[in-house]
Amino acid sequence: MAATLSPSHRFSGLRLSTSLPSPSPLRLAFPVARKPLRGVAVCMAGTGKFFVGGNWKCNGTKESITKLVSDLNTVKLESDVDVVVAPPFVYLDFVKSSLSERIEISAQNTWVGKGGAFTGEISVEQLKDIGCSWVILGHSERRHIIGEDDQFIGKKAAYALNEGLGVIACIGELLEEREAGKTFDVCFQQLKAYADAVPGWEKMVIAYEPVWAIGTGKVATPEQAQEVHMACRDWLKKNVSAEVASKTRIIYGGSVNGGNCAELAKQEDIDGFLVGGASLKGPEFVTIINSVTSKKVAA
Ligand SMILES: O=C(CO)COP(=O)(O)O
Repeated sequence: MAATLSPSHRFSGLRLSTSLPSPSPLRLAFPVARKPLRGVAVCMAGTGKFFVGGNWKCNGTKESITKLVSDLNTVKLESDVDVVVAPPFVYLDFVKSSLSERIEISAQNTWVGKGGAFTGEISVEQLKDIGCSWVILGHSERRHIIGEDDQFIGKKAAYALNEGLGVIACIGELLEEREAGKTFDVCFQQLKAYADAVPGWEKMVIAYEPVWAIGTGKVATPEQAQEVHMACRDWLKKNVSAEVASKTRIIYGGSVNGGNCAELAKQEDIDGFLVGGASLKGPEFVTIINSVTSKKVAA
C-alpha cells in the first residue's frame, strides 16, 4: 500500500502534466498515516464506501430531469458506493419521489438557521420534510459569485449537521491562488472554518474542487488531486483528530468525466467525486459511479 512508502517513493513518479503549477510537495508533512484496511474491498478512508455526488447546479427542466431520473433508475450501480444527486430546489421533491431509493438527494444550499422571514431561502427543516438527506455547502460558485464567506458557510454547516443533514463541504483554490503557491493555505483556511464551527464529522464529506477545474475541462491530474487530498487529510489529523482524518471521505470535483474518473479513483486519498456537467448525462454519471471498481483493483 502506498501509505507504507516513504515520501520520496510516493512522489517519485509525480507527473505535473498541465501548465498549472502544483503546490510544492516539500511543504507537506509526510507521510499521512492511514489506518490499515480491515479486509474491506475498497482502498479508502471513511465508512468503506466510495461517495459520488451529482451536482446538477441550475440546470434542467421537468422534461430533461424526468429522462435523467429514468436513466438512473434503470442501471445497475456498484454496491460499494454512496450515490447522491443534487437537483435544483424546485425539482427536489419530484426527484425524491421518482428516483430509486438507492440514490439519496441533496440540496445545493440551505438557509443558515431556522426558517422564517427570509425571502427566497429554503430551510433545513423544509429539506428534511421532503426527505432530503444532504446539502452541498461552500461551493465555489456560492463563495465567488454569491459572496458567501468562510464563517457564514461554517455556520450553515453547523446548523445543518445539528439538524441531522449530511454536509458535502466544498473547498478549493482559485487559479491565481494556485499560481501564487497558496493552494494549501486556501484549502486549510476553508477547512479550519468548518472545523471551528461543526459539532462533529460523522456526516461531513469534504469536496476538494479547484476552482480552475470547475466547468473548464481542465481536470486536475490524479497526482495534483491526490497531493491536495493527502494534505487535507494530514491537516485534519493534526488539527481535528487522527480518527476524523482517517474516516472522513475527501472527494474530488472539477471536470470529472467518464474518461478521467478511473485514473482519479485509483488515488489513495480520493474517496469519490462531486460531478457537475457529467452528472447531467445518465450513462456517463453511472460510469463515474462505477469507477469504484478501479479503486478496488488499485487496492
Ligand atoms: O462544480 C462541480 C461540482 O460541484 C464540478 O463541475 P464540473 O464537473 O462541471 O466541472
